Amino acid sequence: MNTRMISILVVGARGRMGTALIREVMDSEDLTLGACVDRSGGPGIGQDAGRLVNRPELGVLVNDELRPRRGSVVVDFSLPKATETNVNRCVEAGVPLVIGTTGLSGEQEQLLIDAGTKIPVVYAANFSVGVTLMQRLAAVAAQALGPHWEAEIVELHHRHKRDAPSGTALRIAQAVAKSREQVFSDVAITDRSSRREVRQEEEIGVYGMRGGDSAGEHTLMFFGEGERIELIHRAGDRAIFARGALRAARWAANAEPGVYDMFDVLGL
Ligand SMILES: NC(=O)C1=CN([C@@H]2O[C@H](COP(=O)(O)OP(=O)(O)OC[C@H]3O[C@@H](n4cnc5c(N)ncnc54)[C@H](OP(=O)(O)O)[C@@H]3O)[C@@H](O)[C@H]2O)C=CC1
Ligand SMILES: O=C(O)C1=N[C@H](C(=O)O)C[C@H](O)C1
Repeated sequence: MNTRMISILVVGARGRMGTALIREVMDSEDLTLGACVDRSGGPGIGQDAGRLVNRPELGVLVNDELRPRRGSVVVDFSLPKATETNVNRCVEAGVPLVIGTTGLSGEQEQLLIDAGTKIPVVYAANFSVGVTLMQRLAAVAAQALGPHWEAEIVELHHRHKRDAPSGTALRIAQAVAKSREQVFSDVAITDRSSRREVRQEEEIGVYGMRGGDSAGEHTLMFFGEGERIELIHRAGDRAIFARGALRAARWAANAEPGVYDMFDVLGL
């Protein structure tokens, strides 16, 4: 049995996900908090990580620069620009990286793919077990129903979320498109307001709502003639994402270089 403690370096430590990760690391028996990083000049810098989550002091102060060390795993839930910088740092140090940040550009995603030739990178728009399974169910349903069932995805998130539609909604839509052998960019519609035409059968609508404090809800609808199927996932607590990301970190600690997702981590 491997009893080695894994050191977790949390990027975006003062954020909603960062604090959820700190709590989960503190509650685990096989993980230690190696470092916490947040925005330079931000209110988290210099604070003790334990105090950030209203617990006793841990002796780990939030700092503004990631310095990955061998034997650790970096878990990044921050902003695309920060993630971009941290990918390079992890490659230089040869340290595995788990990325939950959404809204990455095509160029930023290419950086991850390049990094995967040197280090293990686990990149998922949603680390929950439920949404991972929902993506699989979406693909199975799309294939079974065939092209005449029209697909639309609606998501709801808290008022603070920056990117829209959510990374998860886009992944679910991509799963539907792939299963129908469609090119995603040809069929995805994220805004109908400027169009004055009826929907085409092959389109996949993806829309985001923002408000309140929802941790994330995703609904995939398939419309048939006179009937409708809905697949719904509702996140009740961010701990589900944090637990999934730390499961990915444990897995990445022993993985070969490559770009992976939660299907790899869960063995699905
Ligand atoms: N994959 C998944 O399962 C999930 C992904 N997410 C994604 O994770 C990301 C973070 O979400 P959330 O925690 O809600 O967002 P928050 O805004 O609450 O947290 C982000 C944190 O990153 C900090 N930050 C900003 N710039 C830097 C930088 N250069 N270096 C280090 N830290 C920085 C922010 O500081 P400041 O506020 O001072 O700018 C903030 O503390 C989003 O992209 C979200 O979509 C969220 C949930 C689940
Ligand atoms: O910002 C969030 O909160 C979430 N973001 C991820 C996304 O964009 O899909 C995952 C989850 O829905 C919560």
